[in-house]
Amino acid sequence: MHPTEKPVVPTRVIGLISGTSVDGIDAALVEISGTELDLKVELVAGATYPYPVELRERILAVGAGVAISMAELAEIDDAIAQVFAQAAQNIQIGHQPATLIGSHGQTVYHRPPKERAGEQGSRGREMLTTHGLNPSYLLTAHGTPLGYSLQLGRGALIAYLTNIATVSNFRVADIAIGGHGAPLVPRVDAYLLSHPQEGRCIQNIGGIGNVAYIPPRHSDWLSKIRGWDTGPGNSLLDLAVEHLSGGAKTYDEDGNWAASGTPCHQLVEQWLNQDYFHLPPPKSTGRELFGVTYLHQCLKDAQAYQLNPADVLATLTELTAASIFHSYRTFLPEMPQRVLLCGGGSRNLYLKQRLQLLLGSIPVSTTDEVGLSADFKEAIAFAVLAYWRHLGIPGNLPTATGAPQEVLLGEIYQGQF
Ligand SMILES: Nc1ncnc2c1ncn2[C@@H]1O[C@H](COP(=O)(O)OP(=O)(O)OP(=O)(O)O)[C@@H](O)[C@H]1O
Ligand SMILES: CC(=O)N[C@H]1[C@@H]2OC[C@@H](O2)[C@@H](O)[C@@H]1O[C@H](C)C(=O)O
Repeated sequence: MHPTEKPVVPTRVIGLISGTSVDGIDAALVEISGTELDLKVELVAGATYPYPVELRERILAVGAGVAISMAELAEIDDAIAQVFAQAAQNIQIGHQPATLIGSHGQTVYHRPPKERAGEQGSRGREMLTTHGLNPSYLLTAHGTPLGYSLQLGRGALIAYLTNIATVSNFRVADIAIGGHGAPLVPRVDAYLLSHPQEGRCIQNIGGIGNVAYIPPRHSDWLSKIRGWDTGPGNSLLDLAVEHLSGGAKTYDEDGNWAASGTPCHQLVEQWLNQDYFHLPPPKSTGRELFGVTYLHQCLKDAQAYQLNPADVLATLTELTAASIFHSYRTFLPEMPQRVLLCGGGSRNLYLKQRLQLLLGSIPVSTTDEVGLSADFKEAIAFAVLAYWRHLGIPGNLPTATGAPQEVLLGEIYQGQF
């Protein structure tokens, strides 16, 4: 090391996220060193803390568009911050304490920016018009309507309750300059999972699916990285399982129920005609699109084919697999040499098998196999994003979010009280 170079001090950071499945708070306590190409992350501890049942139900209701008062919103915001702070405290038990928290919070609303006339996002403009506001307030410098994304669980309260500096609200800066504010994980994936010779797709299958395509690490590899939301991950499946089991189950464990049915390929083809799947990236989505209303339409369509419950689940699982495969074939400059899965859907063996079948000779495994926890990768990513914010390093990847430039992501709240 050159005598004037400062040694890079490893930093102990906590990453917190509850995703679109709203199944609980994923917490990762990590030791980070390096910055970008030399970035190293060691997972010291990872755990998922389920939401209190009543809070989960209220979050799902808000996410599904149920109207609530500002007073209730404030209550939910602080209840989420409290359980996130508790998760941060619990994950440190028995370990050296952290000096920084990156908290994604809980998404309750996501409206992508409208890029082109007639495409998704128009709902935002209509909403504003009906509320009597001037839609021009929403326009970017280029005249396109801005997106909007709301994550609850305010960072200031997490910082106060834990006495640890906290970075939160990671999406807003990217959205303010015209980006989608999502997906944000591809930049972290790029530095942790790139390979010198192998082009890789890192496919997260949470409530929503999203991909990061990372070309082999040649000279201009960074500019060739792509990322977008592929569509539904487990969101429709989970809702269908709950509906078809009369509330007895919340997800299809290992995909066993779906595996006992047969996918209806005509229906999958019909569903793949939906606009979102044909929209070119950058693109993002959420439960606003792939939620309860969408599932009801799917169930109605399934009646025409007289599908039994297992067939319905097999067909919805096929939609997730086929939408992932279809988006790679349509939007990637070249197919990857390997697909690495992460998120809860990577535990769905039937889904994994169906995706492997579609991808043929391209091997499908999980990020666990290359040393990065498939269960905690998103939480780890928000620890890294907080660390980058702390160091003044941008966190967005314009080729994934559609923002015109890189920006620092997140608001920092100091933790000395
Ligand atoms: N063993 C399993 N078999 C099948 N599905 C599983 C299994 N374990 C988890 N899942 C699925 O994964 C979902 C949770 O995934 P995850 O925690 O990655 O989602 P999320 O982080 O909420 O979503 P997002 O990435 O969209 O923000 C569950 O709701 C369930 O559908
Ligand atoms: C608005 C929002 O919370 N989006 C999530 C969601 O869950 C998956 C997909 O949709 C992705 O775009 C994003 O999360 C990950 C963490 C991301 O930003 O990379």
